[in-house]
Amino acid sequence: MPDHVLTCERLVKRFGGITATDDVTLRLERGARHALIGPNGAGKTTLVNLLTGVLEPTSGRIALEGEDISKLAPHKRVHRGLVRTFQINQLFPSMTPLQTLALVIAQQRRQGARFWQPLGRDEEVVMRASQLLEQFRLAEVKDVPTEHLAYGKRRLLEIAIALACEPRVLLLDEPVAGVPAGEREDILQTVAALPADVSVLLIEHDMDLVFSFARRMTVLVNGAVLTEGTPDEIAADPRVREVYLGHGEEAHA
Ligand SMILES: Nc1ncnc2c1ncn2[C@@H]1O[C@H](COP(=O)(O)OP(=O)(O)OP(=O)(O)O)[C@@H](O)[C@H]1O
Repeated sequence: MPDHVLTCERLVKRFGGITATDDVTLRLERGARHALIGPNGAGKTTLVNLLTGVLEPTSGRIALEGEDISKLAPHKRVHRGLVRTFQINQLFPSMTPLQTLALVIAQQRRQGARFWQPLGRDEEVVMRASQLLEQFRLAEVKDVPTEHLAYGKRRLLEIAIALACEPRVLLLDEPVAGVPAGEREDILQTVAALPADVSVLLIEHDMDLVFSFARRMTVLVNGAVLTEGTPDEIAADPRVREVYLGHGEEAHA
């Protein structure tokens, strides 16, 4: 029996007459490298919003480590270890990567209330922040305000912040979207080197990243699961090719 860390069972989300999530069952194995793909409007964003608690499902159930989290507030899901990559525009633009990571780590370790202490005094916090800065190739820019970082570096910081929350499950939301070609390699390599004990669900349009990263894939179309399988199975599935070609997007050769 596979060991599932995150499951959603028969999830439905309706907006008036539109069924954005249509009876979706998805099971993420421990240590997963699982990609969620689908053409525009397939319902990927809605599904992520249901998993993170931003949206409430019309029906169905979400469980983390076997515990029902369907009714849990978003921040409580984060505390339980279900973390989505942070959106950079939610950051304080004048804060540096070091300050930002130190703040998140301190908060995570329940020291956030001691806001009057200079950031980074705590040695453990600084050590963890330094590790993350190295891991995400941000050491050189650790003291540069976020607003002055190259876009690729900001996207790396988003993932570093998510990891600073010590996730069991990481929802990696389009990490290379909008990143210029010259800055993509760093992201591909750091994503490939994410800790093995963190289970990852990657939501992505970039087929190169999806096929190099994922060991399992789920294809969403019109809110419903079209199919699930290994990358080879998905690449060989004529229904998947038709969906992508039919939408004018590039199918994986
Ligand atoms: N708040 C909302 N109210 C009404 N309809 C919505 C709402 N959110 C999403 N939808 C509809 O649900 C469907 C799925 O949308 P969703 O954004 O989840 O797709 P997606 O796969 O993330 O697309 P994209 O890749 O373009 O972001 C679409 O038909 C969309 O118009």
